[in-house]
Amino acid sequence: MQVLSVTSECVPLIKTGGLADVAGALPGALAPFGVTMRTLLPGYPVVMGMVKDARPVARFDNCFGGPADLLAATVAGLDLLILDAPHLYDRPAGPYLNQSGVDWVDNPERFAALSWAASEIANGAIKDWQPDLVHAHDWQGGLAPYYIARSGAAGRVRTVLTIHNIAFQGLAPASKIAALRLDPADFHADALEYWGQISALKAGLVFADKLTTVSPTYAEELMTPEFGMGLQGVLRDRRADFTGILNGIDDEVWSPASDAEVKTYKAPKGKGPNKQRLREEFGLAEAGGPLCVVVSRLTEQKGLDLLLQALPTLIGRGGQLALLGSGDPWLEDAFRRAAGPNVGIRIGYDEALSHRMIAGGDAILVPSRFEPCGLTQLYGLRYGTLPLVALTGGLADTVIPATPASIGAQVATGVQFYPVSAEALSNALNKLCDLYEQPESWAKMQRNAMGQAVGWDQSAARYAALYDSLMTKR
Ligand SMILES: Nc1ncnc2c1ncn2[C@@H]1O[C@H](COP(=O)(O)OP(=O)(O)O[C@H]2O[C@H](CO)[C@@H](O)[C@H](O)[C@H]2O)[C@@H](O)[C@H]1O
Repeated sequence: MQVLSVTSECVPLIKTGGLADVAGALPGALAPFGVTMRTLLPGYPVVMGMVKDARPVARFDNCFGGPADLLAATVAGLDLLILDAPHLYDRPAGPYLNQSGVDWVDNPERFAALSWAASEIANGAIKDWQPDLVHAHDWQGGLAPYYIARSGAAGRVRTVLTIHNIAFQGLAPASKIAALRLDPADFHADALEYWGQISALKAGLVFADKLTTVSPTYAEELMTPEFGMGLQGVLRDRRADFTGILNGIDDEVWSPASDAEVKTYKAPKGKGPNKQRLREEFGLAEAGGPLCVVVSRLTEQKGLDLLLQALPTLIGRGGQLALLGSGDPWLEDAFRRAAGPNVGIRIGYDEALSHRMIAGGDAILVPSRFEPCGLTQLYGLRYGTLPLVALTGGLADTVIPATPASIGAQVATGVQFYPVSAEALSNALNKLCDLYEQPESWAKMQRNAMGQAVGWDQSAARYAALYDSLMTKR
């Protein structure tokens, strides 16, 4: 089966968050299931810089305000299609934000173009290749199912949309209907309209054949007002076509037995030298409590403001924190101010350091207000770095909380807390410290964690089955 994946980021080319990891992993994970996946990506400067063997396979004379070439290339085993549209993507700074940290004003056009190119490919723009199915990710790919549904490929090329984060909905003013090549007749509440604006994400939710999100619990949560961010009704209407498929992690890149960034280990006790090195790297002294790590975007979603409030509990119990993150300026400043003898802070993005932190920490903290899946708790499990997580979304699906029964049954892998409040987090940190003071239980939990399957095998099988179900319906 030929599948075109449509994404605004993809490792190892461009990454701002977990979407890139998933988009980068899916082609390899699905190959054993007979799925050949090509990945359509915008030609940002960093992407163009990494591509060596690009060959043009199509040209669009009018791609939302200028000409564009579609280039085929291979990077790190990924079969890429790159939309080289300099008027849209040849810009400094990030994929979504300008140098001042503000959304590019033409983001609706920039990602409508990506989605439209997917539809053109579905309609035969490339001479010798056509997908059977287009798998779009998040709002940036949201219009692809719409353009396809309104084109000659409707019904022939099937579509799937995956929600990685419903907080971003791709809203645009209604005045852009023509500029975004949308049919004005579709601008109503049962299709593209969201409270007077165009929503690229809603377009995908309405027009894709199947919808997925990245964990079963988040799928259920998304159908409630608390988590659906206004789109819960649309998702409830599509309940029959909507499933949660848990993310995996690349268990070769994230393997304590072979990770080039760490002193490798196969059993929890091998973490010792990594912990020592991490303390040195963050300027932390010896301490009696657990060394907790955080690797995260610093945004409201991640609940790290709650950690700031609960931090005295951890430090009071002899614990320590090493945090790596970047994001909202107020949170960056607040963490900088929290730095001290037992609190090490790195503001920035550093892939290599994130590996050393996951290997060296005793525990990894993920106190998110909502978390579609979450990847860092999975890294933590694999490295015997016990996750302390909020009971929400994929965090609820991947961590087995420590109770006397679960410890006795040798299945406990971490600590969960609910509600997502500073007080509950503080209690959970106390519990973590209690567990840390019982080395036998702690070591058992580490072994359970390291034994948990967190790779892609099971989830790739579920995506493959979903694709297959659409093929047989054609
Ligand atoms: N400062 C930093 N330095 C180095 N690495 C950093 C970093 N900050 C973050 N990262 C890395 O970026 C990735 C973040 O992925 P997450 O899944 O944790 O959250 P994100 O909210 O970005 O993803 C969204 O999409 C993914 C994929 O579906 C869902 O798992 C998730 O719940 C959803 O919110 C991880 O690989 C992490 O290690």
